[in-house]
Amino acid sequence: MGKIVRHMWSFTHVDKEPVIVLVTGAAGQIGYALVPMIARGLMLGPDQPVILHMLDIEPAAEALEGVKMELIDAAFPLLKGVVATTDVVEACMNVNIAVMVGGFPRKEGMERKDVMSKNVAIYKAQASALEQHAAADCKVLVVANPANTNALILKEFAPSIPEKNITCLTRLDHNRALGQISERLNVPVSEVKNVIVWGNHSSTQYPDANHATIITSNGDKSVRELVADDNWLKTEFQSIVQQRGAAIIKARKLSSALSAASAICDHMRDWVHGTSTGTWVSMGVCSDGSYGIEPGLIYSFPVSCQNGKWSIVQGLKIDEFSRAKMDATAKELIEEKSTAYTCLELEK
Ligand SMILES: NC(=O)C1=CN([C@@H]2O[C@H](COP(=O)(O)OP(=O)(O)OC[C@H]3O[C@@H](n4cnc5c(N)ncnc54)[C@H](O)[C@@H]3O)[C@@H](O)[C@H]2O)C=CC1
Ligand SMILES: O=C([O-])CC(=O)C(=O)O
Repeated sequence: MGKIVRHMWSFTHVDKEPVIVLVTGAAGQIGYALVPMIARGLMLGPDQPVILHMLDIEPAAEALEGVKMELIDAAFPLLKGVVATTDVVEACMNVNIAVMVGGFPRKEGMERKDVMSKNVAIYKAQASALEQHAAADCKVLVVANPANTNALILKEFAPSIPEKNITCLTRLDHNRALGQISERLNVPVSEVKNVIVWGNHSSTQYPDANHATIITSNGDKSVRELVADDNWLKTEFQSIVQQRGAAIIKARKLSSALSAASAICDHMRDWVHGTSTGTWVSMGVCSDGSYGIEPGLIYSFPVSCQNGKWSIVQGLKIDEFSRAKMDATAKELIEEKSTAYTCLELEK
């Protein structure tokens, strides 16, 4: 089967124009959790109609059709159309937002880079389809692992897509860090802000709470002072966040689909609608050399967003401990880039 039947509904002139959102790997675990969130307005807002383009591969075509049937049955008022297809060109046609989840997930005992050879080849191929068929200002979020390096390959093989429009997901790690601080200080997670996840979405990522604060009625208070245990922040806090994906795979035998889908919505919502004043989030973005990180790498930085654009938060003080961690994760990304190119050469 090349294509699955297209289903599109008409919309009235009083609605906003629908935004077309591509989800690749839509029949998978994350896809199944994500598409209803998008259709409910959790990504783009409660008044923004959407059309979903769902892509998967031939062996998953029947499951994908099942997801489409459920989307129809859920009668989401914002959902103005669904395309379920195994044809990458049809999937990418005119999309405004592309969420790239399709690929092979790592299994228990694997590092994320162990799925490199299979996944970078997919991202090279899909880069061309996006470049040729997506809307000119399409915003791209790569989720599939190794997320930073897949995004880097997509960027390099889709040179006409602006670099600023290609990102990867580290918001899940960011949210995990917020969650750990909330548990430790016994405060609602909504009152914790400005943690940072630097670098790679891998076990070398650097979750940094040095600049994080708790919102109180008497102003913001330093997380580092409230925790009053630098040793915990430098050891257990970091390893829990770094290893959380593996812990969930061990427990569920599947990857963290629910929290990943939620983080994907957070990432896109903040990128499109903006972050609140004085708050930043972590996003994997193309380095411009900020904080001494090699330009061109897709590296997770603290960013604030306004008018549909992200910018790296500048001027944060970096101590010696942080510097070493930030450099170590950058070094891994440089190595991954070189492995990815070797894999692509071997594929030829
Ligand atoms: N960046 C992050 O924070 C996170 C990343 N992940 C990664 O996200 C990816 C998806 O995870 P799950 O949904 O749990 O995996 P899954 O195996 O349940 O779903 C992946 C889907 O991608 C499809 N697929 C494979 N090749 C494809 C291609 N060429 N084009 C389109 N679709 C294709 C598969 O058929 C499958 O339906 C994995 O790479 C996983 O490691 C998972 C959690 C968090
Ligand atoms: O760990 C994995 O392979 C899935 C993932 O990226 C995460 O949960 O952070």
